[in-house]
Amino acid sequence: MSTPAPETPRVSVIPEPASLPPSPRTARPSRRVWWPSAGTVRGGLLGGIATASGMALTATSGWLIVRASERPVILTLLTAIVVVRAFGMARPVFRYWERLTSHDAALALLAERRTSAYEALIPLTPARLGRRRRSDVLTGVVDDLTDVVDAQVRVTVPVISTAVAGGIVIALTMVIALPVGLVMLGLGVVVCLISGLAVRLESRSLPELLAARADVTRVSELVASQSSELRAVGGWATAIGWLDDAHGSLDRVTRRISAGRASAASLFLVAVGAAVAVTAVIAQDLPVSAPVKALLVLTPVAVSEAITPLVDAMRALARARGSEHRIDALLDLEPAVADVPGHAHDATGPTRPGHTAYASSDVETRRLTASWTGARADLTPTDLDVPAGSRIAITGPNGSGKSTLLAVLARHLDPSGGTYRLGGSDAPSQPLEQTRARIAVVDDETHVFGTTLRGNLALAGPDADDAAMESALRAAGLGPLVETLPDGLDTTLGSTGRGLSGGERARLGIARAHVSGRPIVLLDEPVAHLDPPTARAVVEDLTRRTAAPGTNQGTGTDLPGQTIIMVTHRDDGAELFDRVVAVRRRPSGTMSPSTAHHQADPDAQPADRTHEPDPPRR
Ligand SMILES: Nc1ncnc2c1ncn2[C@@H]1O[C@H](COP(=O)(O)OP(=O)(O)OP(=O)(O)O)[C@@H](O)[C@H]1O
Repeated sequence: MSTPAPETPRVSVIPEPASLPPSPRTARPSRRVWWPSAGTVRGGLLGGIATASGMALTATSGWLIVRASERPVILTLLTAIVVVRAFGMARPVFRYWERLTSHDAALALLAERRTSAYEALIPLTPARLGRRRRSDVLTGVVDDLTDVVDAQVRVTVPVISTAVAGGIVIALTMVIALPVGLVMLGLGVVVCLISGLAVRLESRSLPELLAARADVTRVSELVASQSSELRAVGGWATAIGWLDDAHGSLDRVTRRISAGRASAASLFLVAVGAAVAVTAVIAQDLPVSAPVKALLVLTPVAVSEAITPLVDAMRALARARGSEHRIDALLDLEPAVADVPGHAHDATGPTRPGHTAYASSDVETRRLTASWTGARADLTPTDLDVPAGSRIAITGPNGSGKSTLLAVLARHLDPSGGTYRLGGSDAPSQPLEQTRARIAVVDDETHVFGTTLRGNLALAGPDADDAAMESALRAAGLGPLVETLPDGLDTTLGSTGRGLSGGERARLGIARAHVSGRPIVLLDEPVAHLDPPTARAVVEDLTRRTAAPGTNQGTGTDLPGQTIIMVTHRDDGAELFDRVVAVRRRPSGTMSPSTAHHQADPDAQPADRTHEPDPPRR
């Protein structure tokens, strides 16, 4: 790296984002959580028949009892008994059918929404997810999607069912006695108003409830994890006070929400009671028989069966709306990297780059800057020359932008200014996949998947054969380990299989980078958590010059090997790299231009105190 030149023209013009949250992505159709799918409509109709059967059961039972008291011919009663029984049997049968249909539809929708949510999340990773842990983001998205899809079963289906059954009841009562039909219509309107009120109450309190719950979790975790320190500094009473406050807030919000829900449920019952009373008064003067009067008076009571699930439905609706809002806010973020417009995504996954990719993998940046949020420069103008096949260490204090530099090189974050050329071409104007296919990234937390060693490596190199995998493992210093594994590459790793030590995990990450066959490997403190001797051994294995795949280094082609660019905080082992590039902050807190020196030069000063030009390129 060198002192920045005055002003260099940009090859790609990337506007400086103003601030997060960025503008919404392309117009994603906003959907209403309750909007029914075909399967949900079918479920709702079946539910409507089940609910109507239940209502008919109550009403015809009333008719039957009163008619029986008049001692009619037994055949009349037998016919009525059969009808009552038919309604009694129809209700559970249709309810079961409704559950099968609506849950089928909901599960299909859940699978579809999860797939599209994951697809939308991928371009946002890692830049737009901030410092949140990926697993937390994923858990939150999965929970919110479950709530949203739940709305189909818990909101849409009961509402359709109630509407269908209510419509049938209103129509029939209007035919039998118009005034009672109008009472039922009035009851329907009142139920709609109470439902609207219930949703409003629930929606207003829900964010508070979630915040209060999150607060209780946060404070509990903090107190539990820091209990020894809190005791040591005499802060235990204060900590208990925090817990009391958090629980007190949760208690208050929960009580308020419960009061709202209870009020809505009571209002439904009051409305039904009023409808029964009015119907009873009206029925007295109707020119119909006593059994029919009983049937009419019992109808509003039967309707309460359809209304009761609405309290739960309104609660689920408010919850699903909040969840949908959170999902939209996340998935509508503008990705931090722009792909070439119209570039088709290759669904076949990572491919092994050929020899020519090794020859043309020089990295060159000029006045490269980047910002995660648009609010400030997280990488100040940086000039960097990394000839293909060289091994570079990047050092510097915390927060000086080392990881940000790697993120730009890996195209996880677009530069906000300057140029980044890869193999002589302007990288930001190349298709994303093309650039990423040439770069492997290893960070300080190599994840071990709960599958075989082969499966763990195949993620990075799906077309690598056993020989390539074993050679990658040996190059990463895992040769001795593999020899002790009973099933070799077929040994299961992860929590259910053989555990790996910190050093072995770091080496597995490096083996993945080797097996990917990608010409450039970016490593972000891969040995941060290892003891010094192990860390040194891992770095020694990493920096041992590796040949491009298929070449015979020294005797075959003169293609360069893998380019290694590694962020590290360790001073020891600098001689293992061709160069150490230092970045530093100015005392004011803004970053200074990056500097570098050639470690091979015995007169070189410490990296972060020089502004020497880069050594000539090979
Ligand atoms: N994913 C991210 N989202 C938002 N800001 C980020 C993200 N990653 C880094 N930053 C910010 O960018 C700035 C530079 O951080 P960066 O991680 O690049 O520094 P670093 O030199 O690698 O630090 P360290 O040595 O602590 O790893 C910091 O202010 C940091 O908060």
